[in-house]
Amino acid sequence: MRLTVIGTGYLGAVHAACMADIGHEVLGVDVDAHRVAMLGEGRTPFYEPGLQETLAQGVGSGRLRFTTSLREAAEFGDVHFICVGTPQKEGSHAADLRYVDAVVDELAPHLRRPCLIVGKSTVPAGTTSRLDVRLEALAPEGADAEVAWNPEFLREGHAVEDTLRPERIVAGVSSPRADAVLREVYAPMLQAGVHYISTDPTTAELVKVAANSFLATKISFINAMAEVCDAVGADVSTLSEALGHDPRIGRAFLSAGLGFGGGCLPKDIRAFMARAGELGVGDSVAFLREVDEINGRQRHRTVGIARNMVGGDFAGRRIAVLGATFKPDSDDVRDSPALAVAAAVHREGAAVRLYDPQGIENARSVLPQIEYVHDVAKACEGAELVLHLTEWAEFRRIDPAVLAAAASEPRILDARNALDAPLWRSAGWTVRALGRPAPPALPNQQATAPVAVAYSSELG
Ligand SMILES: NC(=O)c1ccc[n+]([C@@H]2O[C@H](COP(=O)([O-])OP(=O)(O)OC[C@H]3O[C@@H](n4cnc5c(N)ncnc54)[C@H](O)[C@@H]3O)[C@@H](O)[C@H]2O)c1
Ligand SMILES: O=c1ccn([C@@H]2O[C@H](COP(=O)(O)OP(=O)(O)O[C@H]3O[C@H](CO)[C@@H](O)[C@H](O)[C@H]3O)[C@@H](O)[C@H]2O)c(=O)[nH]1
Repeated sequence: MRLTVIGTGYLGAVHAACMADIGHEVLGVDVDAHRVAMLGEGRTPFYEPGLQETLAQGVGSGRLRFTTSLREAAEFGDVHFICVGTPQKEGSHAADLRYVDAVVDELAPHLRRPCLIVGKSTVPAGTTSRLDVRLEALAPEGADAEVAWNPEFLREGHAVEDTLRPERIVAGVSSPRADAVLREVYAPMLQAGVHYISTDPTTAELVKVAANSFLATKISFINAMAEVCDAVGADVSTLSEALGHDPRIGRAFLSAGLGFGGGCLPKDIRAFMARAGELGVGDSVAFLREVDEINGRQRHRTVGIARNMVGGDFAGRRIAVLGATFKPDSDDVRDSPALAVAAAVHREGAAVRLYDPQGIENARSVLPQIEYVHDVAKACEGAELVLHLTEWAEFRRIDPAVLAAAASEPRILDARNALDAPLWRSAGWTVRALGRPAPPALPNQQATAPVAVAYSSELG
């Protein structure tokens, strides 16, 4: 089939490359000419494991091309996937749909033959119906176009695998024809036994925001438990493990720590609250406000514990930060909890040196005030405290004995509960984590008491 993928960011570039991989002819479209040029040469504009190979293969095969022209896209495609951003509106929590609307407005007048426009971006419930009206008004007669919604569930860092082998495909369609087209697009996945759920577009839109709301809720639940663990001296990691063995609960998304960030969960739960408010059911999802607040509080708790570890004041302290991205295996720093903490520590007067395996370039563009270095040892040289803020595998492989020699004080706060604390302690490190009791202080050591920190949106 001839597909276009409009918007070639973290979602669209992967979707385009994977659709070519399963045999479709694909035209990727973006307003960013630099990005289009890079992709056209088979080079990825961001870090995503496996994407480089898949993209290069697609481009090399001739099945995958890129353009900036929506007119060319309209002439080429049987199916047009919308993958543009739906960020949080400035000054409000609602989703900003201007990019989605612009795609329909620009594409529609050029449509000359039957086609299906399929939204993949995350949008508020009701968007498809609204776009259908827009399309009807703008498309020339004979275009015979309609809109469907097919939300995407890929995770950054696993995006290629998630796209090629999804757990489910949700097709929000208004006609048997649209359903047949989507079944044809995803035929290889359906043959492999992937669940295909065909429903109306509004339900499909809602599945996506409900899924992200549930995931965010799980994370904030376990982080709330971590706060309780800190207060009572219990261990949240053991708690997660024990809860997770109950199949009704499950272990996934119960890793306590610095909380969720990125270009999806934070904005999606806020947009959902805003949309529910418009629909008159704001109270039904009011719990998401608490989910958001618990999440923001973990950034403050981390800063508070870190401050406590250096004696109550960051001024003039040398702090090493490991991790800038919102999660490992991605270079994405959108709403990154790690960067929010690094920025706060710097604001309080510390000299911050940060290392991240893939995120330095993006981090520097949003937080140029701190120092960036290209390896762990350099970041920790002379540090009085190390903050482990993103759980890259590389950090788990660190030899704490070697690093102890570089640091001026072997003290580490593992805000992702991902390091082997006994190993680090045996190498002479003082280790703190969120929701895990510190071992009893030796007579000459100052204990790091749990800190109560008021929530404000400053770190959000
Ligand atoms: N990032 C993810 O892992 C992921 C997963 C599932 C769903 N989503 C959803 O997918 C959507 C896109 O997210 P993203 O992370 O890829 O965003 P992104 O910012 O990385 O990419 C958006 C791209 O769209 C392009 N664009 C904007 N207006 C355009 C237009 N009129 N025509 C063509 N291109 C245009 C931008 O230049 C950019 O390259 C969002 O709704 C997001 O919530 C993202
Ligand atoms: O137990 C956990 C799991 C995750 N996180 C954090 O949660 C955030 C989001 O992680 P993840 O969901 O893995 O990353 P995303 O790539 O943002 O993926 C989410 O958002 C996408 C965009 O909507 C969806 O497609 C995915 O299904 C959904 O998982 C990150 O900051 C993680 O560090 C935790 O703190 N604890």
